[in-house]
Amino acid sequence: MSSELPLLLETINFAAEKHRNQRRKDPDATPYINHPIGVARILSHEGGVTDIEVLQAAVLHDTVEDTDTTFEELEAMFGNKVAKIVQEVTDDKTLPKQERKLQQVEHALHCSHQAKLVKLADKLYNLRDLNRCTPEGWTAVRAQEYFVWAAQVVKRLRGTNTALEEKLLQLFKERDVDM
Ligand SMILES: Nc1nc2c(ncn2[C@@H]2O[C@H](COP(=O)(O)OP(=O)(O)O)[C@@H](OP(=O)(O)OP(=O)(O)O)[C@H]2O)c(=O)[nH]1
Ligand SMILES: [Mn+2]
Repeated sequence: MSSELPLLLETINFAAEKHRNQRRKDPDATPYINHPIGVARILSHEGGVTDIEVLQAAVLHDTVEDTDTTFEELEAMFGNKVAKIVQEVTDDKTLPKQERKLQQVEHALHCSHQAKLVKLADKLYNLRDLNRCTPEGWTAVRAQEYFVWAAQVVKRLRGTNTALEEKLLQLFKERDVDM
């Protein structure tokens, strides 16, 4: 574990620099890096995950999708395994939004166990964030639709991590969303 700590800090620092100018969509415009750090923290603290590659991939999971970061760069910095997990959880932003959302539902089933863990924690963080406050420009209907879509993704991630899945199920129940 001791050798993993500097590596994790290196990873967090890399993501912080990449997301430097990005903000969340909440009214306070929270620094974006709060999200990937929170996703890794959910995995560790609530999911009991100790796999360093999964925790690193969680920290890096939105760098390619939302910044100028490339997979080649991640591979060179953090190795093939971490880069591959990030690749699995990265949406193709050239696709129209509807198709992108549909692809996530379809791809969820075929992801690696490591990628499934990151996906579960990403959804858990975002759904809690939606309960905390509505993003700028979002209606209550849009927030509810996000819950409905997320449930379709999470349904296909079942059998990955009991603790995280139970917490997600509870959030869906509170919104009367079937999973
Ligand atoms: N709930 C919430 N989400 C915010 C906020 N700020 C940024 N986001 C991000 O917005 C995405 C969800 O918004 P959408 O409109 O559905 O997706 P889009 O940005 O990709 O078009 C999530 O992306 P993602 O992490 O890549 O996950 P995913 O939803 O694509 O799986 C989430 O992290 C915020 O204040 N609250
Ligand atoms: Mn995310």
